[in-house]
Order: sequence, then structure tokens, then C-alpha cells
Amino acid sequence: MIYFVTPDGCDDALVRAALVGGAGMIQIRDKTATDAEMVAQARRLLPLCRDAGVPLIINDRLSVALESGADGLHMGQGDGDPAQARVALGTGVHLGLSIETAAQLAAMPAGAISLIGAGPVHATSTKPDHAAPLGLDGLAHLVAQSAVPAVAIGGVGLPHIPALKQAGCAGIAVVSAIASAPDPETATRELVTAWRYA
Ligand SMILES: Cc1ncc(COP(=O)(O)OP(=O)(O)O)c(N)n1
Ligand SMILES: Cc1ncsc1CCOP(=O)(O)O
Ligand SMILES: [Mg+2]
Repeated sequence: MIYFVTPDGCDDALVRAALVGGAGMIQIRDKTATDAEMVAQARRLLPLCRDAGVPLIINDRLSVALESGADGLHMGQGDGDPAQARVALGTGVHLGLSIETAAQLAAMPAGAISLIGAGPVHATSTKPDHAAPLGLDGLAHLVAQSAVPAVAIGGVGLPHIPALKQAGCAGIAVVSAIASAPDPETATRELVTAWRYA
């Protein structure tokens, strides 16, 4: 599964391209937008995502996820208590959690979490404050220990797909591999095809 995480200031057309290319999950991640802007973007994108059968996830902001009616929330280690967020979201709503170390995984309230974002696998300029890269072996170790499905994130793209699928990942979460591609729809389609046949 290819999970497209948007860059700051993402145009709706870029999300549309990722959906047409076959992305299986979309996350609105925008460190510069106001809450009102994120709610408005989510409300515009929800019908497109619903038509495609693709969950639309909000990064960081529980209030935006609740107000927009999005399909879920992704939280990092510094984004609050995931068990409390689960109570607020209710059951049946997606809740993702970032996992960067084995200790974080051991402390995770697994029953509250639908999916982990494990990484960063490699260093990436998309997230300047990222934790130490895990490398493929570190990532594989986390994935093997996880009670919930994991997507790999951080500096990953087409060349990494066979190894990441082999490591047991449920998919990869990418910003640049789609957003910085000359043709995001084609780039998404290539990632989807590579994942399917890896
Ligand atoms: C799928 C997925 N995995 C990890 C992250 C990173 O979340 P976080 O650690 O909170 O960092 P920011 O994205 O908020 O900078 C993610 N967004 N999505
Ligand atoms: C949001 C996030 N969390 C860990 S690395 C990262 C950025 C991923 O972006 P890219 O796919 O461009 O490396
Ligand atoms: Mg966060």
C-alpha cells in the first residue's frame, strides 16, 4: 500500500494525482496551515477520497480530525496521549502512531492504534527534526515486533520497495517520492505497481 503524506501547502491537484495513481491512504500533513485551512482542505478532499475508497488522515491535530469528519488521525511521540485520542475518536476510526525506537514500540497502547509509521528509515530533508535513521535492519526489527501493521517512512521510494515488503511492512509512506516527482500520478502508479509485484 502506498500512503501519500502531503507536503506543506499541498495543492488539491497533487492529492487528486496520487488518488488517480492508486495511493491507498492519504494524510494531510501541513506544518504551516491554520486549523481552519486544514479543516477546509479535508472537507474538499473527503469526497474525492471516499469515491476512491481511500482513507483521509489528518496529521497531528485531533481537533481538525474531529471537526472535518476525516477518517483518522496520525500522531507522533510528541503529539499527545494516543489512548486519550482513541477515546475522543471512538472505535472504528483510524489512529496512526509514529514509532522511532524499540522502547516506543514497547510503550505503545497497541489496542488503541491501527497502524504505526516506523522510521525514519533514511535521513530526509522533508522532516528536519527527525529521529536517528533506523536503517533497513532497525526497521525490520521494529516491524517484526509490532502487534499492528507498519508502514515504513523517511527517505523511501521505488528502490527500497522490495526490501521493505520483504521486511513485513504493510506499505510505505512517502512525501517526496510523489510530491517531488515530475509527474506525481505516474510516480504513484509506479510505486503501486512495484509494491504489488515485489
Ligand atoms: C505514516 C506516518 N508516520 C510517521 C509520521 C511522522 O509523525 P511525527 O513523528 O509526529 O512527525 P510529523 O509528521 O508531525 O512532523 C507521519 N506523519 N506519518
Ligand atoms: C513525516 C516524516 N516522518 C518521519 S520521516 C518523515 C518525512 C518523510 O518524507 P520523505 O518521504 O520526503 O522522506
Ligand atoms: Mg506529528
